Amino acid sequence: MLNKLLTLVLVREPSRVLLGLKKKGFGEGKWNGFGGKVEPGETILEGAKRELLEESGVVSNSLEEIGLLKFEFVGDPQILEVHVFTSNTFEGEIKESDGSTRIFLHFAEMRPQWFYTDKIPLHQMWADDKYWFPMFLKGSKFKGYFLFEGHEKIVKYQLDEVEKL
Ligand SMILES: CSc1nc2ncnc(N)c2[nH]1
Repeated sequence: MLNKLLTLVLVREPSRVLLGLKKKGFGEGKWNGFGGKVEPGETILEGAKRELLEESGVVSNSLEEIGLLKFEFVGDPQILEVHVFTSNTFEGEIKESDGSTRIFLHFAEMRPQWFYTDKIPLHQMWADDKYWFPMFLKGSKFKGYFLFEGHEKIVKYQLDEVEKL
């Protein structure tokens, strides 16, 4: 089954992580990293960088891939293949994206906010994040598969820390 390629960027400093509150669409009301679909003709890395800029206003030239997550939803044959990146440097000013980002034809609508690593709002994030976020925070690489039923229930999952992706 052709997987749908998506990106997820977690910008972090030693004690805090930049997350965005999705104001519309898929994952609305959840805090999340920045990301979205990989467009035809761009690499996954280029897609990650573009989405970060569109959704948060910042540019990172040092994105490192640290995770690979595959999501399946009961009743939906499409598998979401999410490439997770982190960066500890960025340039530019963090800004809220709103309808004006529509010029990129992406309805980003994200409200960025820093969270201290001991105060990550896991209860207001996707249900899978509670499993792999601790691996991210301690600098591990990880590979996972999650089968969702609806948007909140995880039917089964597999998650492993890996040396390399
Ligand atoms: C569809 S399930 C899902 N979990 C997620 N966690 C973090 N960021 C996402 N975009 C996620 N999607």
